[in-house]
Amino acid sequence: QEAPPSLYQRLGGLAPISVVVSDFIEVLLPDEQLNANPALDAARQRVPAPYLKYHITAMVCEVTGGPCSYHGRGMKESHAHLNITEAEWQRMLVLFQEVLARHQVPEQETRELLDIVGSTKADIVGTAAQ
Ligand code: HEM
Repeated sequence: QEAPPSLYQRLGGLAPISVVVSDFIEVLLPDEQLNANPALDAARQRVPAPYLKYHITAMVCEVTGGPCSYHGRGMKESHAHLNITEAEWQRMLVLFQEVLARHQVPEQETRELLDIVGSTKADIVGTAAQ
């Protein structure tokens, strides 16, 4: 009996995943609502977009069952200084879903990706040092 296809396989593998991640970063970094947060505005000017695309592609590839390993920092460590709010998180989700829709990612796969992203929220939102 064959194993059911992984999310990685259903998304079409590394090529389409890397394109979706790239497009997502391209809309995330210049977003005015997010850049009203001075910590985010500073970070996007300091951190190279290709670096973020590389790490996030590797992470998505790994957690969806693909042949990659993520070697970046933890989510808490890499986002705490950004002071990301609930409203900014919601904005990110809107941008993410727009990119998935533009690439015609089906409903089931969209749901699974949103669950994966959602599982990181507690480490990313409201984790700034008091
Ligand atoms: C509102 C939501 C988010 C915003 C605005 C955001 C923004 C950023 C920024 C600006 C950086 C660079 C920080 C620095 O090096 O100073 C970063 C790093 C990173 N983010 Fe996010 N992020 C968000 C959510 C997420 C989510 C949901 C994931 C994955 C599921 C993710 C994965 C990563 C990774 C892998 C890195 C690189 C870690 C490293 O440097 O080793 N981010 N993010």
